[in-house]
Amino acid sequence: MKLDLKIQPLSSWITAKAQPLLIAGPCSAETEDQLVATAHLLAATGKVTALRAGIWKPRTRPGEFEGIGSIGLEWLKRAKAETGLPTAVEVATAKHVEEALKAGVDILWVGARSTANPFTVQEIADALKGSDVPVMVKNPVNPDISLWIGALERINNAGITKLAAIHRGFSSYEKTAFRNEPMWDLAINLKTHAPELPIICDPSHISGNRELIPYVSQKALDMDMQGLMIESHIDPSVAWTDAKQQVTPSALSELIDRLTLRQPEVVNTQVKDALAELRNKIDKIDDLVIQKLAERMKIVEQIGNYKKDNGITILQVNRWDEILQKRSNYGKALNLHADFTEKLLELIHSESIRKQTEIMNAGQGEAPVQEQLTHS
Ligand SMILES: C=C(O[C@@H]1C=C(C(=O)O)C=C[C@H]1O)C(=O)O
Repeated sequence: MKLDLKIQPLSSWITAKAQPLLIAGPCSAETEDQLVATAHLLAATGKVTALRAGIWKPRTRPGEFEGIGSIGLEWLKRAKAETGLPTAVEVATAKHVEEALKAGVDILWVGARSTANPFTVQEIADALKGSDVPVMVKNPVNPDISLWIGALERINNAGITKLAAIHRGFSSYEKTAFRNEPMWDLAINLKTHAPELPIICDPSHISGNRELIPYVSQKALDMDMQGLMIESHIDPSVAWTDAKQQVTPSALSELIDRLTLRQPEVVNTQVKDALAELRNKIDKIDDLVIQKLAERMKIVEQIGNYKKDNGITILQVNRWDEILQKRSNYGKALNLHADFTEKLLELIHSESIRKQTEIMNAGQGEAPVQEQLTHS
């Protein structure tokens, strides 16, 4: 399903100073000196397109630094006047929007916690009506693409056409190497729903620590994202918020230098032909895979009918376990990643269960929509 968003191309409202497009600045504006000094160092790299700074900070627990507030808008104005960098801030209420617009902030972004709440997004959207300020919408904290899309639609419906999404990763209960799980599939999914929508990656919030930022940044570029938002502080060791994930402006500059930029379009005809030939092979293999899956499902149907006639349960755990073990080992021997083979088999098995449930319980009522459409 393609989304019906009315969007102006990124290049019509933001001019990248260099490639990749880079929005950088401290997690929080702390003092006027800290913000302005950081802005000067960032501008001097020649790589930064816009200056970001949080001035209203949604903190998970009370008692933490909640942002410097409206006074920060004055500091941003000064930073912009002295460096020429356009400015970007997070807004979470109608009042934030009004104040930021009045102060001439160039780009607003909606944070992950706000995106998760349609009331908040609608309040922000209503406050934006009549303005044509660019707005970037971070993904919600939970991995729910509909919430992300819904927020983008609400802002777009308010008349904002200078629109982009920010991929900042998703909260996870499990402790992993990332502060927020990237779940790249969700960003790719958004791209397929709205190919014209620019997506900026926020490696700082995905990583949660400086060390991972280069890896995440490179991966984001290879996922054809249109830019990066990276937190940068003049002295991260004394940062009031997110100290571990901020980098100095000079470290940021080096990090950007080490990234490899690749093009989404293939221009070289020789390369184009070689790719076309390989893709042709893939097309044939995919057709075979689908044919074989359909054949397998026909056999599953026969098994389902036998089971129905003979009063045998659908799930046969020993057989399933045997399949899982044998195929995983076979896959490993053929250089397939074990996780991949397992996930694929699970998907096939759950479809097989669904099919047999349909056969066994014909005439006993329809399965709920969730069971028909999803494979848990
Ligand atoms: C098809 C069967 O039913 C289920 C589905 C399986 C499959 O699709 O391979 C395997 C075991 C059962 O849980 C079967 O019993 O063989």
